Amino acid sequence: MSLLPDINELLARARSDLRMGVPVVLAGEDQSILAVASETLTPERLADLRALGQPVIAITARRAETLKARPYDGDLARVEIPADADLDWVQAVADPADDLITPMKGPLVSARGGSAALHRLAIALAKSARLLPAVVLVPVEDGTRFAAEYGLTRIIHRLAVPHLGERSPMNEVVHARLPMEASEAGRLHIYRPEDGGEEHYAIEIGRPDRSKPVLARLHSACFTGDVMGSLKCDCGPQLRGALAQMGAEGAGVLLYLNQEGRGIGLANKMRAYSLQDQGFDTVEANHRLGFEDDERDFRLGADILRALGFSSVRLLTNNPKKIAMMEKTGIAVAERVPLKVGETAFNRNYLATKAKKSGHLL
Ligand SMILES: Nc1nc2c(ncn2[C@@H]2O[C@H](COP(=O)(O)OP(=O)(O)OP(=O)(O)O)[C@@H](O)[C@H]2O)c(=O)[nH]1
Ligand SMILES: [Zn+2]
Repeated sequence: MSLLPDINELLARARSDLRMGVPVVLAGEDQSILAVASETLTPERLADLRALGQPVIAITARRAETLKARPYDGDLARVEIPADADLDWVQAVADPADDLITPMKGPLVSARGGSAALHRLAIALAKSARLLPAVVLVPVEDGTRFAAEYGLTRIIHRLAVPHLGERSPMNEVVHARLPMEASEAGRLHIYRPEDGGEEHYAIEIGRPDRSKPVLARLHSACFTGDVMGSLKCDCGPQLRGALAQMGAEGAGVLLYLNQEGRGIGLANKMRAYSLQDQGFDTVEANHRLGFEDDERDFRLGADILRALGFSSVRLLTNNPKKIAMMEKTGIAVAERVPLKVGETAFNRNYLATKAKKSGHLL
């Protein structure tokens, strides 16, 4: 029956629910769990979750490390929420903003034994909803009935898992001519994924020959740098530098990938900036928030290049991971073209950290 939402559509709905603070039912083989993102939890909903049983807060091993909670499940910890803990306690576990001012009173107790598969699914959903990766969960007796009774989205773990690490197919919605400062022969293509995720853009300059390596840039969205002229990173000058070089050569393709903040979203990136003001570097800040250094999937750039008819690039980058990923996904990198522009007094440490910890080439 095509009118029923399929698993990808249900996952998109679950992401929206989590962003609004609406509970989602996660169904495993032999148990169901109700999940609410910590960031959007309200005191009323916390009280109602408590009425159902003993809630836990699932956090990533990265966040657990800062909080000295035991990650018995490897990549995550299920931290028990004490009976007298209020919403502020839950949010202090999720959000490192006040770690230094009011360190968590521990020790935090992690659950062990049993399966953490549904907790892992909940964290993956929170990350893909660009929320803090911390979710409050409580088991429910009959998940199917519960979801139907309260009108909640129900996600079957077995159906969801194959879709989580995968990129959704992406389709071109439209393209149109876009004369730009860098080149009057610009053309903007809009790509829309089938899973309700963010759209990505390709800016084609001139009419690049599909049989030769094209001058290409995979640019990750940076609202602060690209639009506001932030001095904390080099994104704005890199964006304009790449377009200018393509304009000068008369041909190129720039992918503008909506992976703000290396894939954690703008709100989380601003949380990271706030931690950077407390003295942590760009990598440490991501870890304290519970994220990996880089949560992007560059394979989607390769997908778009292929859809545009390219199979080989001269890649404008200083990031060896982008090159490795291109080659792995079947786009040949004929040449790396360095892109060193825009160093300022404010971003010198940021660039040095990327070179030291993330392997960026100088
Ligand atoms: N989480 C986080 N993201 C940041 C920070 N500063 C910039 N970003 C994001 O980082 C992304 C740009 O990454 P870069 O490292 O400049 O570029 P790259 O793709 O890794 O490498 P190049 O191709 O060499 O530029 C954008 O999505 C920015 O929003 C930060 O301090 N924390
Ligand atoms: Zn930036």
